[in-house]
Amino acid sequence: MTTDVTIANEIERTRDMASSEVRPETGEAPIEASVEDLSKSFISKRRDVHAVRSIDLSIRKGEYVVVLGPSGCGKSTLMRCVAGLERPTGGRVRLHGRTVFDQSAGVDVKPEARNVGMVFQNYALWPHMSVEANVAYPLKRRGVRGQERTQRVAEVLETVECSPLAKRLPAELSGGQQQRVALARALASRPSLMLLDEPLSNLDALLRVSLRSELLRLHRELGFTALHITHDQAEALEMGDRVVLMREGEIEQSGTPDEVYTRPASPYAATFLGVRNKLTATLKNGQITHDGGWVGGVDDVVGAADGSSVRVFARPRDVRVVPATPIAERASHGDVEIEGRVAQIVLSEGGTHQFIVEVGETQWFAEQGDVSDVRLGDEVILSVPRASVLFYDTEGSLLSTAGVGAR
Ligand SMILES: Nc1ncnc2c1ncn2[C@@H]1O[C@H](COP(=O)(O)OP(=O)(O)OP(=O)(O)O)[C@@H](O)[C@H]1O
Repeated sequence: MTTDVTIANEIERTRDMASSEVRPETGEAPIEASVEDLSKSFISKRRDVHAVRSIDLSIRKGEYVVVLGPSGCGKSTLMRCVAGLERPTGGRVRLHGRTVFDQSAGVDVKPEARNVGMVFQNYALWPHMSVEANVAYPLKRRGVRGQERTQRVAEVLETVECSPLAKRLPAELSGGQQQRVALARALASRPSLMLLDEPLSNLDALLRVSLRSELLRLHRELGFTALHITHDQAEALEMGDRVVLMREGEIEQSGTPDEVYTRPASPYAATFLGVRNKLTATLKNGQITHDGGWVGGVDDVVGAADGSSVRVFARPRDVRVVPATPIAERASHGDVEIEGRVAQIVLSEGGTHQFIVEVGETQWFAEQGDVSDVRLGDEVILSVPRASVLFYDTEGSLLSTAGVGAR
């Protein structure tokens, strides 16, 4: 009992501190959560696994931040350190204007006193409790009693459209319903930060898409701050105000979905975001050539020295396959052009044609509605709008071409 009251007081005090925080002159929302120089290592089979390496990340009040990355890159560990479920090896965590973890100062606030709501991939509902008892339990732990508790449970079940399910057990619900109840349980104590660990990954494809918009609706209506992790790039791009791409325990790129999608900062980011076509070429006297031919339509690759190697990337949807007529007969649209030979044409779902084109030793993919005048075995030109082509130097830094915009 004493513990519950202490927690409730702690939460109130934290709320006061957060609300009294002065907004910066820029008018931007205050920082709701931040990690500084955060690291976490595990000892596994007598060797150090650096799951999170010296990460800095700040999330503004009301912002929906999605951390994206492949399995094992450290997403869950980062989230668990914020929640207090994992003790970081070094660094600091601040929530709602208060330090909740500081390795050097010896601060480590318990998870239940951090005022965060958590939702996990496997729902983690208590199987022996009804839906309403599941949702009521965290409130009970925080000292919310009687009529107020009943009312808050009813309200939050209404918000996630699960009121008719209140008396059922979790086993009597579908996966989507269970995840809504898990959301309701996390939202019931009105946390200012929601931590969502792959919340949609256990659901089938259709349900996943509908729950994405449902989650965004709740975010708009309730105004919470969110840190959501996923390995699904479509989910991240659709849901995030900001997308943070992780690689081997570090942040590879952070930006709006549009920035991350159109200007992936490295070949790793591009590959993870579906940029499938790749070519290694050489820049010589302003011309780009590769072992199988040339890359036309690029006058200047800013930042690459003459004689250096450049990597050329493009998405299949941006590539158009056209007959290889002599340059003089082709209308110039300022596109980047690459020579190739058609190796395969496949009709895909929705009437799109998938082309596989041999470009030197490598294969490029193109998707387009029609096959125009192109047949199997034809010599062709792959034509890509200049703004859609990505050039990287040998170090993996994004370069820009003249007219495409600064680096
Ligand atoms: N308790 C642990 N003991 C030892 N190693 C761990 C532990 N937890 C995580 N790791 C390791 O830390 C690294 C990061 O794991 P983490 O679960 O954070 O990755 P993730 O990006 O969330 O992956 P996934 O998407 O598969 O959940 C991995 O190499 C993992 O094996």
